[in-house]
Amino acid sequence: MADKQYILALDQGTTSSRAMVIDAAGNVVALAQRPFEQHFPQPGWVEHCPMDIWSSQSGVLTEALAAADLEAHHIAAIGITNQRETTVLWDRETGEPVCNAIVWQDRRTASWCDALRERGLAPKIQEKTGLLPDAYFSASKLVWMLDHVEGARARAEAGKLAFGTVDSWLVWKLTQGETHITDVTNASRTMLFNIHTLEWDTELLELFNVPASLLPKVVSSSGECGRTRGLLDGIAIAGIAGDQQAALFGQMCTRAGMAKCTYGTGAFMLMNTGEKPVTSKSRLLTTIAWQIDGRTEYALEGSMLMAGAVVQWLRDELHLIRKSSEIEELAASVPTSDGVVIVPAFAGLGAPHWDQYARGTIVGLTRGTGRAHIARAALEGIVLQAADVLEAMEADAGMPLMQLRVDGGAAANNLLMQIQSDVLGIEVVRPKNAEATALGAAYLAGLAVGYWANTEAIAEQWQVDRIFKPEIDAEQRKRVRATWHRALDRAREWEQA
Ligand SMILES: Nc1ncnc2c1ncn2[C@@H]1O[C@H](COP(=O)(O)OP(=O)(O)O)[C@@H](O)[C@H]1O
Ligand SMILES: O=P(O)(O)OC[C@H](O)CO
Repeated sequence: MADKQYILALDQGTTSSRAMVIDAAGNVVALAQRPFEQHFPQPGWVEHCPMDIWSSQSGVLTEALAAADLEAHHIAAIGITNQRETTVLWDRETGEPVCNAIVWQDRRTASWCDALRERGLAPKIQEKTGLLPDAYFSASKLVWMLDHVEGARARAEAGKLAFGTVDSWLVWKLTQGETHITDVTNASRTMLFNIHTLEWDTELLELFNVPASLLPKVVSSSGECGRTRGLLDGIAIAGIAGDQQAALFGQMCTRAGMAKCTYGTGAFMLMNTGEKPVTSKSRLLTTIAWQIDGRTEYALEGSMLMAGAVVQWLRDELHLIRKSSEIEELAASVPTSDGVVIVPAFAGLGAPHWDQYARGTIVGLTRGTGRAHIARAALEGIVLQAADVLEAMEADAGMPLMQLRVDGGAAANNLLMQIQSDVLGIEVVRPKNAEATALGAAYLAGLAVGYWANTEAIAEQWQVDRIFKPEIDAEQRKRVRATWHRALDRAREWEQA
C-alpha cells in the first residue's frame, strides 16, 4: 500500500483509545486499540489522567501506522473523534494538566446543577445551549476545577490556563501547544456555547464565573484546523466531532428524520433534524450534528449514561463473565430474566429522566435467580432505557421512527440487538462496518481535503450487515415496559444530595 493515501482516524473513547487507517472505499486497513485506567476516587466520581489519554492515543497512532507500514506522507488528513464533555484544564506554558480530567459520567457537581435549576435558570440554559442543567456537561466540571484546585482560579484569571474537551487536548498535544481549538459539536456539549449564534455565550460565562480566556477557538467539524508537529510532522488535522455526532455521520444519517444509536460505555440515540434546531419538550437534548462548508445541522439526542459499562461491571466487579462478549451466550441460556430487572443508573439517569441521584438497582431477585438471569436483565436494562428515549424522540419529532441504525462495541451482541428491536417495536439495522464513530471522523477529515468528493460519494459505502425485526407483539411490549417503569421508580432519587 506504499503509494496510496489514507485517512487516519483517532477515536478517543471513554475506556480506550483507538486509531484506524481508512482507505478511499471506507475499509479499515489497520486498527490499534489501548484501554487506559479509569479512576473512581469517590462514589460517583470518575476521572482520567490526561497524560494517559494522550499516551494511549499517541501509542495507537504509531501502532496503526506501523501495522499498515505507512509513513506521514501516506496520510492525507487526520480526523479526531472523542468522548464528549470530559473536561481537561492545563497550563498554557508548561502543557501540564492542573488535575485529572473529570469524566462525563462524574456526578460530583450534581448539587451545583440543582442550584441552577432552583434559581430558575433551566429554561434559559436550554434555550441557549440545547442542554438541561446536569453534571453530565462540561460547565460544572470546569467550575469545580476552578474552585477546588488550589490556585486554579487565579491562574485562569491571569490567562495562564487552557480549558478543553478531549478533542482540544489531543489537538494541543498533536500540535505541540500551537493550536487551542474545539469543534462546534464538542462546544455544544459544554453548556457554555450558544448553539444558535455559534459562539461562546458571554451571559452564561458571566453567570457561571468562567473566564473567557480559558476557552478554545471554535472551528467547524470539517476543514483544516491545524498541522501535527513532532510525531507525524506536518499532517493536516481536518475533521473533528464528538463521538456521537461522528457516529451519526459515519452511519450516513444525513437527512432529517434519520437516527442511530451507538452502544459503547453509554448509549446515545441521535436523530438528524436538519438545519433546524428542535427544542425538546420531552427532556431530550438539542445538539449540533456537524458544520460542513458553513452549513450547520442539528440533532435531537437521548443520552443513556450506562450501557456497555454495565457489562464491564459484571465482568470486572462481579466476575460473572471473563470477556464482555461472553454475556450473549450466558443471557441466551435462559428464555427470560425470570422477573429480575436491572436499572443501570450507576451514574444517575440520563434522558429522558435526568435524575442525578438515581442509582443502579437490581429488583425481583428470588431464590431461583441465577447468573444467566442477571446477565439477561443487564442486557434488557440497556435497551429498555432506549425505549423511553425513542418515545420521547418520536413525540418531539412529531412522527414515528421506522428504523434505527446501530453501532458501537456492544452492537456486536445479536441478542442485545434483538431485544432492542423487540422493546422498540421497530427495525434495528446494523451496518457491515460497525466502526461508525471512526468512519465519521475520517469522512469529515477526508471531505475537507478532497479525499472524498462529497457526501453522496461516501453514502454508497454504507451497507447493511443485519436487520433485527420485532419478535414480540404490542401487548407483550407494553407489559415489559410497565415492569421496567416500576423498577425505574425504585432507582430514582436514591442518593441523597
Ligand atoms: N458482545 C458484547 N455485548 C455487550 N457489551 C459489549 C460487547 N462487546 C463490548 N461490549 C461493551 O461495549 C463497550 C465498548 O464499546 P466501545 O464502543 O469501544 O466503547 P467506548 O467508545 O465507550 O470506550 C464496553 O463497555 C463493553 O463492555
Ligand atoms: O465513550 P462513549 O463511546 O460511550 O461516548 C461517550 C459520550 O461521548 C459521552 O457523551
